[in-house]
Amino acid sequence: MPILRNCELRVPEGQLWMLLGPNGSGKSTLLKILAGLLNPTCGTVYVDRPKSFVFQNPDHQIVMPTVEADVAFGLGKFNLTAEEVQNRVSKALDSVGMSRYLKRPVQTLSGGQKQRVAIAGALAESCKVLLLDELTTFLDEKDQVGVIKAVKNSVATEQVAALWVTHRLDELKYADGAFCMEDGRIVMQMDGSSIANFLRNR
Ligand SMILES: Nc1ncnc2c1ncn2[C@@H]1O[C@H](COP(=O)(O)OP(=O)(O)OP(=O)(O)O)[C@@H](O)[C@H]1O
Repeated sequence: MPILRNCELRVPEGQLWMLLGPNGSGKSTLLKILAGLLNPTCGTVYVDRPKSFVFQNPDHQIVMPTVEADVAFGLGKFNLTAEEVQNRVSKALDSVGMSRYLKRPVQTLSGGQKQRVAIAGALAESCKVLLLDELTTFLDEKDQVGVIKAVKNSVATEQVAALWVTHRLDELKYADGAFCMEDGRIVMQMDGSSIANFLRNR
C-alpha cells in the first residue's frame, strides 16, 4: 500500500515553511525521501537544489569535538583553501548566532545550541534547501525559539528554502507558509495571511 501520493510542494527561496499533520500522515517519510535518505519503491523524486537534512537529535549529526571542526567537517569534500573553509564556517555560524562558540567543545553546548551547529554545518556546504525534522521536540521554550529564529535568519540571509516538520502549532507563527498532510497526501497549503487568519481564529 503506498505511503505517499502526489506530494508536490514548492518553498520559495528565503522562506521557512512548515509541514504539519497527524501521527502517521507521512511527514517524516516525505522529508526523508526529499533528502534522499529513503528511496521510493516506485515513482520519481525531483528536488531542484542542493539539499541538506537536519535530524531531530543533533547527536546523530555532530561528529567532531569542537564547534569549528564540526561545521568545517562537511567541507572536506570540496576543493577549498584553508581560508575559504574558515570564511564559510564563520559566515554559517554567524547566521545561526553561534559565532562566539567557535572553539567550544560540542559536549558543553545545550540541545538548542547543538541544533544550531548542525544547521550551520548544512549552511556552510552552501545547501539551498534545508529539510528540518522536528528539531524542537526535545528543547525547552527558550532553545525552541532560539532554533526557529536562527533558521528564520539563515534562510533570509542565505536565500535558502526551509521545510520544517513539526507537531507544535505554536511554531506556525514563525512560518512564511505551511503544508498539511493527511494519509500520505498534502491536503492543504497556507500562505502567510492564511496562517495569520488561522492563528487568530484558533
Ligand atoms: N519503513 C517503513 N516501512 C513501512 N511503513 C512505514 C515505514 N516507515 C513509515 N511507515 C508508515 O508510513 C506511514 C507514515 O509514517 P511517517 O513516520 O512518515 O509519519 P509522520 O507523519 O512523520 O508521523 P509522526 O508524526 O508520528 O512522526 C505510517 O503509517 C508508518 O507506519
